[in-house]
Amino acid sequence: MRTRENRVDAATAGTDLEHVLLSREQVAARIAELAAELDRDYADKDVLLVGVLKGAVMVMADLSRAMSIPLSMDFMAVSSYGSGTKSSGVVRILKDLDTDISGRHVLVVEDIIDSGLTLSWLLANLSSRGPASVKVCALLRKPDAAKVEVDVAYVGHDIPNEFVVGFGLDFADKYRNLDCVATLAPHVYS
Ligand SMILES: O=P(O)(O)OC[C@H]1O[C@H](OP(=O)(O)OP(=O)(O)O)[C@H](O)[C@@H]1O
Ligand code: HPA
Ligand SMILES: [Mg+2]
Repeated sequence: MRTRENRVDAATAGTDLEHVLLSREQVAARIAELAAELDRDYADKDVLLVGVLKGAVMVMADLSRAMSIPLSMDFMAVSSYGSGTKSSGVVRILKDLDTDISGRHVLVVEDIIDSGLTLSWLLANLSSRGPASVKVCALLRKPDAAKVEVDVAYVGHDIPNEFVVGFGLDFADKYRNLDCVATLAPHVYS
């Protein structure tokens, strides 16, 4: 049987992780704090959470369930990393919103802000659609990796400039289902 204690090992088939930066408990605790803050800030607003697929799927699921105000959800799928560990800088929309966001209060939910290129492009794109407001909530941010400055109202954790996986974050589309945030052992890249 898979227990809490062995879950990381089970999900990674043993030795793929190098270092766990954030445990499942640390992530859950911070998401609960962010949800409480968002509940207060959006108490009198009809908020639309926009999850950026695929990476934001876990944050979106946990954050939205930790919030208690009425809210709506929609998703966009964009990609700039492909199968590598560096942003290509070219953002492609793979799936657009179903919702007309003009006049809406939009909260973009992201797993990570790394170079900032994806978010900077996305904010320009969403702002051109005439929303009442657009803010961002990201679980992780790498301050030392920023190539463009983006205004992020809600940040879970600032982390070092290392490639990380888990909690929605992938390497070559794997490891998204890890319940912690971790770096990968060098042999995984070779
Ligand atoms: O700040 P940046 O350097 O732009 O990196 C952050 C973006 O990169 C990742 O998405 P990716 O393009 O890998 O797609 P995915 O969410 O499907 O993994 C991540 O989910 C963010 O959206
Ligand atoms: O550190 C990262 N890991 C996985 N995907 C990412 N996309 C941007 N940065 C990262
Ligand atoms: Mg990715």
